[in-house]
This record gives sequence, C-alpha cells and structure tokens, in this order.
Amino acid sequence: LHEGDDLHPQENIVKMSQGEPLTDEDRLPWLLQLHGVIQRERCSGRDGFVTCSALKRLYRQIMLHGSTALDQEIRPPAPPDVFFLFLHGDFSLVHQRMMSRTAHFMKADLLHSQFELLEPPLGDEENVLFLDIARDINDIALEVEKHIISLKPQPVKL
Ligand SMILES: Nc1ncnc2c1ncn2[C@@H]1O[C@H](COP(=O)(O)OP(=O)(O)OP(=O)(O)O)[C@@H](O)[C@H]1O
Ligand SMILES: O=C(O)[C@H](O)[C@@H](O)[C@H](O)[C@H](O)CO
Repeated sequence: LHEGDDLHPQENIVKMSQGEPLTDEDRLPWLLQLHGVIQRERCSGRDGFVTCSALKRLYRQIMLHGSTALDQEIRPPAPPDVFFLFLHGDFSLVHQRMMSRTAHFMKADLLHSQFELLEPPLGDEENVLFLDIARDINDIALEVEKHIISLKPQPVKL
C-alpha cells in the first residue's frame, strides 16, 4: 500500500498546510512519482494499492502513462492490469469526516478547491470501480476484494 501523500515534495505539504491549493505544476513531479510506483508494482507481479486524490483526468493519465500523457497526440490504451477505485461522496459528508479528523495537514477549507477541480472518471475512462463512501467501510472493502479477484486470470481446469 502506497499512501500518495508520502510522495509529495515537502513544499507541496507546506503549501497545503497553509491552506493554499496546489497547481498542476506543483502536482506534476508528484504524479510522475506515482507513475513510477505503479510501474514498479506492475513489474513486481504483486498486487499493489496507491491511495491519492487523482482529481483530473490528465492526472490519472499521467499516473498510467507518465510524461507521455502530456503529449496530446499520444493516447495509449489503458493498461489492463491497473484500475481505479473512485471513492465518491457528496461535499457535506466528506467535509464532516474531515472536520472530525485531527492532526492532518490538509485543512477542510481546501475541500472547495478540490471539488471544483474534480473531474469524475465518467465517460470513456476505462477500468474504474465506483464506490460510494456513504456505505459501510467493510462492505466497500469486500466489494474491492471481489473486484480484484474477478480480474485475476482464472486457473485452467483440466
Ligand atoms: N466508509 C466510511 N464510513 C465511515 N467513516 C469513514 C469511511 N471512510 C472513511 N471514513 C473516515 O473518514 C475520515 C477520512 O478518511 P481518510 O483519512 O481515510 O480519507 P482520505 O481520503 O485518506 O483523506 P485525505 O486524502 O485528506 O488524506 C477518517 O476519519 C475515516 O475513518
Ligand atoms: O492533489 C492534491 O491536492 C493533494 O494530493 C491533496 O488532494 C491532498 O494531499 C490530500 O487530499 C490529503 O490527503
């Protein structure tokens, strides 16, 4: 399990702690780091998780394809062994949960800018499982587990 926040450069954490939203430019080195982690996990043959706010479609493309995603001409197909879990919920529920959290650098005030930027993975984005955060956390975990198992190649029965 890789927590995306651990890969932010220190200046990004400082910025967010001061209540300033990050820009695309701030996020680029971080997204490239996330891409590196995903590639290493893919090569390892293990299952891996990365938790982060992949708010915009371009961010998700960079996570999948690295800096080639910045080239509008190239739209490589989505790798079949990587998928997104989109944890969605309404503003008030996310805000309420953030307010009940203590000792986190991310202030609840920044949530407005995050919702403004959010491009939900609708339309033609592949390999996305939608999960409603209002559900019980154990049900969510169970659905994720089932989803992962369903994507694994089934053993051939002779
Ligand atoms: N399905 C759920 N039911 C009840 N509480 C939940 C659920 N999911 C998360 N929470 C609670 O909401 C709070 C925020 O969750 P968490 O810190 O995991 O979010 P996060 O997406 O990692 O946030 P950030 O990106 O800001 O670090 C935590 O206190 C967590 O226990
Ligand atoms: O792209 C960003 O603005 C950041 O990754 C944020 O989303 C925070 O780090 C996160 O929400 C706190 O965990």
